Parts: sequence; structure tokens; C-alpha cells
Amino acid sequence: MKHIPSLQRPVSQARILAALRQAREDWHNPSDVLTRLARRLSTTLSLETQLGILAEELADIVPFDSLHYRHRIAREDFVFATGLGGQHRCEYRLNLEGVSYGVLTLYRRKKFADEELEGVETILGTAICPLRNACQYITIEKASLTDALTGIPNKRALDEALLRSSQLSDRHSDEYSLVLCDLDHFKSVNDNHGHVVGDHLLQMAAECLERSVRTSDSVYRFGGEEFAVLLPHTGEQGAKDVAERIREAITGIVVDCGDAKLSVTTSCGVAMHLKGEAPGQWLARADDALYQAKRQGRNCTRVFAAIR
Ligand SMILES: Nc1nc2c(ncn2[C@@H]2O[C@H](COP(=O)(O)OP(=O)(O)OP(=O)(O)O)[C@@H](O)[C@H]2O)c(=O)[nH]1
Repeated sequence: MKHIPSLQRPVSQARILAALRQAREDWHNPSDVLTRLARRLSTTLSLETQLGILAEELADIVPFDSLHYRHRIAREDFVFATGLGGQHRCEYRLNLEGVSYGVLTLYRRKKFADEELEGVETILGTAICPLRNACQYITIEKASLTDALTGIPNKRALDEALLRSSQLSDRHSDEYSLVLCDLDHFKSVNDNHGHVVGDHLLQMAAECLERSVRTSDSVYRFGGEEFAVLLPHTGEQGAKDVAERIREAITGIVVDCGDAKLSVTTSCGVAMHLKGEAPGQWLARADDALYQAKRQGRNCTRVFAAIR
């Protein structure tokens, strides 16, 4: 005769559901500080938010006057500080598997007792893995927005900046302009001198562009030998002046190839953001102006005039 498995008894299911409810309760209101800290830190990958949580939880265990954290991530200094003062300090180098994840210092007017330091170390031991994840997230995010060859922001970063600038331009009726710069006959540089020289020239062009504009402006590598410069608070004429300055600066680049000295020219297309215009349309107009500059002989600047 065929065996029919018996159905689970409702009483046993009720017990399971009750245990689940209890687990949920414990999860939301953990009774011990380490579980609560680990749980709170696991809810975010923002290093700033994590350090805020850490400061809060630490203050409950070991009161302090100020907390300072610093770490160099992706070639930039990250600093977080809360509170003020305190002549006594305890400093911790946060290391995991031989990699540094910053230095955290607590300051206090009153000396730290040994058992307090032990408490701080236990808390930091729980926080180190989530902090490592947050640091790595910053590194990865930065890499995804950076061009590997030149180290300047890439096309993805430009797309984000164009969207932000379009919105700001519309909201504040402010002038924003975009300059696209394309190195002329770059293919022949690669063909005649090789890709290593071509790469070197692209790096020099990126540095030259950054030197030619204000720190409030931003430079992007937009494509192979194409760069974009975003100019806040700049109208058509101002942007055209910047483009001409860039063109002159690029002409000044000389690469010594031993038997020959190599230089390059650039063509520029300029477009000022129009009210209500989508980022893609703005970019397309700048590209159209660049196309005109190429068609009309290269080594020149053309503006996609807002008012013809
Ligand atoms: N060395 C190097 N070359 C690149 C890189 N990215 C793109 N290129 C080269 O850039 C060249 C672009 O060629 P084209 O699009 O024909 O443009 P061009 O020769 O500059 O001609 P015009 O733009 O019309 O003046 C191609 O040979 C690509 O291989 C890079 O990262 N390194």
C-alpha cells in the first residue's frame, strides 16, 4: 500500500512561527551592543554614515569628547570628525589582513582607563569589516568614474555631471557651457609613432586641459581622443574663449620622439545649455559644433549658437 506522508501538525507550525517572531524581535532589538553595532553597520556602505553609527555606539560604552578618523582612499583624503577637544587621546590604526583602513583617534579631557581601552578595542574589532567594505566601495565607485589611462573623470562621470548641471541651470537660470575637444589626426600619431607614444600624448593632453581651466570647471575623457570640459556660470562667449585657450595650450605640447618632435592640434565644439534641454540634446549640439570644426579644416573652434 502506498505510504501517504502525514501533514505537519498545526501546533508545530505555530511554534515555528512564534520562534520566527522572536527572532525578528531580537533582530530589531538586539540585547547586546556588538550585535546591534554589527547590524546597524551592515545597513549602509556609506563610510560617513558608518562612522556616525560607530561614534554613537562607542559613546555609550566609553564617553569621549571628540572622535577623529582619517584615511587616504583612491588618492583623496577622507576625514571624519565629531565633537571638540580633549588633551588625552587613544589612537588606533585600523588594519585588516595587512591592509590599512585608516586611523581612528578618540580625545578626552579625562585619561582613558585600561578597561575602557579594552572596550574600545572590542567595538573596533566588530566595526573593522564593515569599515573595510565601505572603504572598498569608495575605491570601486571612484574607479568606475575614472578613466584608467589619464586618471581624469570618464564618460560615465560626464553623463552624471551633465544631468546635474542641466538641472542646476534650469533651476537657477544659470549659464552652463560644454566644450568638446577632439585631437586632430590622432590616428596618424598611433600609426607613425606607436600606441605607447599615443597614450603618452593623451595623458599630456589631459594634464594640459586641467591646467588650462579653473578648478571650478571639470575635464572628462569622453572617448578615445576626445575630451569634454564642463564650465559652470559660463555663457557662449566665455566658453568660446576657454576653448581657444585650450586649443593654444594643446598646440604647445611637444613629445620628444628622439628623431622627431611631435605636436598635435585640436578641434573644439561649444554649446551652452538651453532652458529645459535634456543632457543628451546638449551633448549632441556640442558634438554638432565639433563636427563643424572638423569639417571646416580642424584646429579651430565652432559654437552651436543658442540664438542664430
Ligand atoms: N594610443 C591610443 N590611441 C587611441 C586610444 N583611444 C583611441 N585611440 C585612437 O584614436 C584614433 C582616432 O581616430 P579617428 O577617429 O579616425 O580620428 P582622427 O585620426 O583624430 O581624425 P579626426 O578626428 O578626424 O581629426 C584611432 O586610431 C584610435 O585607435 C587610446 O586610449 N590610446
